[in-house]
Amino acid sequence: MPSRPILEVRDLTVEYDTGGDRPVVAVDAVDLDVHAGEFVGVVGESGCGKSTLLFAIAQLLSPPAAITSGDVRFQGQNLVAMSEKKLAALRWRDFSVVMQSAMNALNPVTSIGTQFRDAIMAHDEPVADDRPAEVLRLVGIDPIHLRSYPHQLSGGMRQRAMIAMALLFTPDLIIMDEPTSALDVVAQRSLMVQIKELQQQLGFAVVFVTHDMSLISHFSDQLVVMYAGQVVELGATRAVFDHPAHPYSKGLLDAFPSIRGPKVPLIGIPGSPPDLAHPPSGCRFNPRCPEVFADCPKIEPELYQVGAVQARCLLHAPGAATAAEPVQEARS
Ligand SMILES: Nc1ncnc2c1ncn2[C@@H]1O[C@H](COP(=O)(O)OP(=O)(O)OP(=O)(O)O)[C@@H](O)[C@H]1O
Repeated sequence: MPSRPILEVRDLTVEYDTGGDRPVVAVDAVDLDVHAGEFVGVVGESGCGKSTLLFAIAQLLSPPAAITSGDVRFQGQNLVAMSEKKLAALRWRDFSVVMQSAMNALNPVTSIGTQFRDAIMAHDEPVADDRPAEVLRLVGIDPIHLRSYPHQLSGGMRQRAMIAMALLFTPDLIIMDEPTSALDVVAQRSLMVQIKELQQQLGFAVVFVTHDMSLISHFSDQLVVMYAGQVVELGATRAVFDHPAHPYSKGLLDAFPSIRGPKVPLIGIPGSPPDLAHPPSGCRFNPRCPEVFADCPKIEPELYQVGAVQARCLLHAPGAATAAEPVQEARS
């Protein structure tokens, strides 16, 4: 029997109250499971709610954003209902967060070593004196840089230093929001390879947000495709890449060059993601969908099981040509 996921996100909804007639619903009833040691990629265009989802999982949202419904269960404990004190004890020790820009996350006027020490001091957990040096070595940085200030390191080294900090307590889960996006392509790949090697060596799970499909294809086990605040496709990365079931996933895949495959013209997705205070009725992708049909603007699709993946598309609803049952019914 498969083990219980270490992270269970259920029906999670996050709204930004911007003072308009309706709130921006950036994450809308999202369900997500992450198992121990699993690498889960979350992809989608800019503005689809990926970062908001990660911040909500880590309980790092601040006004005007708020979780309006749902649970985030980490190792069986509901983080949404947890006090800030308890959360602070879990962060870094049991799960850590690595954000887009290490320059913003690291304190510019404190050495790397002092920042590592501060993170250790904030927890009761005993940590060996040489742990900061050890984690820096793990990410390929000479421990001499414990004395360096963030501006003395290259962009790639700063991101590595952040990952080293995230590893101080050997957490079970690391949440990463585009940690490689500020780097050049070569540094990006080398950091990704290193993250994957560390993950395999130390066994932590990763939730990794990116808009780069070609980057994630080589590294993630499971893929979550988000569109307009919703999960629109979900499944093993290979299965989604080989047989994308949602027209949006197909569009994302067609918009990125294959590194090794034959040269084919790149096709973008016309238009842009909707205003999440006023999303389109029915399927949210219908105004941009090349496969749109009469029901799409009228009926909100559920997630349907389509072979090995799940997709929120009426093409796969019961009675459609490629009929499938809604996932909720299939589970019961
Ligand atoms: N502080 C804010 N106030 C109001 N709306 C916000 C705020 N931050 C984000 N949003 C809205 O929430 C939605 C989701 O944004 P989010 O940053 O989570 O998307 P994303 O997929 O991570 O995009 P990116 O790849 O650009 O980071 C967007 O429509 C965005 O306009």
